[in-house]
Amino acid sequence: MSKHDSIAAAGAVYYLFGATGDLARRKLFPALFSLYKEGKLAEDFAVIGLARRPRTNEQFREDLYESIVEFSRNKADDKQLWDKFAEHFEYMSLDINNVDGFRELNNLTEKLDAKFNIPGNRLFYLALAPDLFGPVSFNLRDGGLLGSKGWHRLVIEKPFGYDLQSAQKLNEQLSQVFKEEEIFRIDHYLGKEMVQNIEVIRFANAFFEPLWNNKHIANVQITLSETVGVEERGGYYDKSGALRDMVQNHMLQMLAMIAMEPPSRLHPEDIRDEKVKALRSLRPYTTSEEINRNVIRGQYTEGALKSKSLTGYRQEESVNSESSTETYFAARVFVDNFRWAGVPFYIRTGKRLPVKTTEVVIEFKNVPDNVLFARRHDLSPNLLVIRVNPMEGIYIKINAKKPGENNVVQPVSMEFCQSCMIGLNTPEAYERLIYDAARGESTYFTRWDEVAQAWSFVDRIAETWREGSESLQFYPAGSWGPEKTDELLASDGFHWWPVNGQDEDNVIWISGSPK
Ligand SMILES: NC(=O)C1=CN([C@@H]2O[C@H](COP(=O)(O)OP(=O)(O)OC[C@H]3O[C@@H](n4cnc5c(N)ncnc54)[C@H](OP(=O)(O)O)[C@@H]3O)[C@@H](O)[C@H]2O)C=CC1
Ligand SMILES: O=C1O[C@H](COP(=O)(O)O)[C@@H](O)[C@H](O)[C@H]1O
Repeated sequence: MSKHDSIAAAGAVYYLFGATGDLARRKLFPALFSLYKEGKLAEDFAVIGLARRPRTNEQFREDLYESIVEFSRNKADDKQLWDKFAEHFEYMSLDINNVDGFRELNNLTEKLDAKFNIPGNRLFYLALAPDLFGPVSFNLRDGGLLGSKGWHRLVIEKPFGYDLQSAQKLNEQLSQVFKEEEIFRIDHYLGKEMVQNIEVIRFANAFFEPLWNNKHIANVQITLSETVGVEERGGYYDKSGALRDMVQNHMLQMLAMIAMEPPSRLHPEDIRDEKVKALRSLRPYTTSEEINRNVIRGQYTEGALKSKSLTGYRQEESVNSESSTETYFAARVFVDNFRWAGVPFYIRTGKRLPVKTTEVVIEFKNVPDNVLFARRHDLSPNLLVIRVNPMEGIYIKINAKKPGENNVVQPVSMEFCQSCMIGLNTPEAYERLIYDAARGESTYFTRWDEVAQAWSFVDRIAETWREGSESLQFYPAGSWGPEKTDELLASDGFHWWPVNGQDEDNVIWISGSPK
């Protein structure tokens, strides 16, 4: 058996709806190319790009090439390989609302099945606005595209609805055509290497597994910070805001992976069962008083980052000049179950913050204070930091004796910097997720009950905001968000740990520092 035979996904036709869009260009084309170059797509596949605007196959392949030159981690420097790859791509102009176009698409499919010896499998990737998900599904069915002898799967992008009600409606539409196990809801954070690593760090280490509870963990901090503003996405973002754009999906998914119970088997359904149980245990905030005490919403005003001046959110193009949409969200949330009772999870996300980073900090409780060292020294708590993005790795802070001094304790740290490893060109999230969908591996896709549970948590907050009893806090672009966010932790005796190892000056490194 060749290397290709052992790792390649089953042959299929990939229908890329939204093929002229931003996501296809920046993420999906490069992902398909890397999968091909690394042998994860064999020769029995075809990609049909679909959108309304006219394109010839040649123009489409040029777009493909440009996208790979600009965005791919793998270079298209082997002409022979490139030509072979590009040959699998065809373009068809199609309006989603026109069912006749889908019949024509069926004819093209049959032609490609025969050309590339494809066994009838179909993967429909909807890189489209969510209001088109229902119409596409119905027209796929009515146009005869689901009657083939192989499997068919639907991959859909976020946002999955605007609130629980719209998500339910969307789900009802999809489920008239596809079974739940055929629907792959993308949350691209679940495709990130270090998010997938959370399970391994938790369940494969005798160091951590016994300590992973309220007896030993003081608090958990999750930061998803971005330096970018809303850019040209104002039309979408101004209706969505940070709560719907980042918290309902990425943030709560990461929280669920940190908080969930160990699954009995490493089977997708068992893992997703545990995640949904964790989401169900989130303490619902039901009164505006609870929300105001535990939740902060902010919006950036003009400011500066690295000496570059930045406009405020309300001055961004395609944003309402009186918008009260939040570009920042922070909260103290509780997972009300036996494992986590009393442990605050502090979560924050925002645009126009000082650094781009995704990090999870687990702060452990100190040793009992009747122990000699805890009494005599101001001990720094032990930390486990899972660095997701852009640095990938694990950082651990512990206490040790200061060399040459008696009874003096010094924090020391150990770092595993995965992204510093030379030659390690790890797959991007979209590569993993497309590959998984093509193999029918659904662990890192969100199941309907998880999505619904996350919406019901988020909806309560959004409803209170709508009633207007909260105050929107403003923060200058380039700062760490509204000042009140620090008070959230200070009132519990904690503080945010600096991200990206920025507090490391007072720490002795046991192994290589990232600096
Ligand atoms: N861009 C990103 O980084 C991310 C995007 N997403 C999600 O992915 C989806 C796509 O986003 P993005 O690529 O940015 O959006 P774009 O607006 O860039 O692209 C939309 C695509 O849909 C096509 N389209 C629109 N209407 C129709 C129609 N009636 N019939 C056929 N095709 C149509 C457009 O082509 P044409 O005009 O030629 O018809 C275009 O190819 C959205 O749900 C978004 O929220 C999620 C995460 C990140
Ligand atoms: O889904 C989204 O994610 C991006 C951030 O993704 P990352 O992989 O770069 O961390 C965010 O900018 C965007 O607003 C949101 O829709």
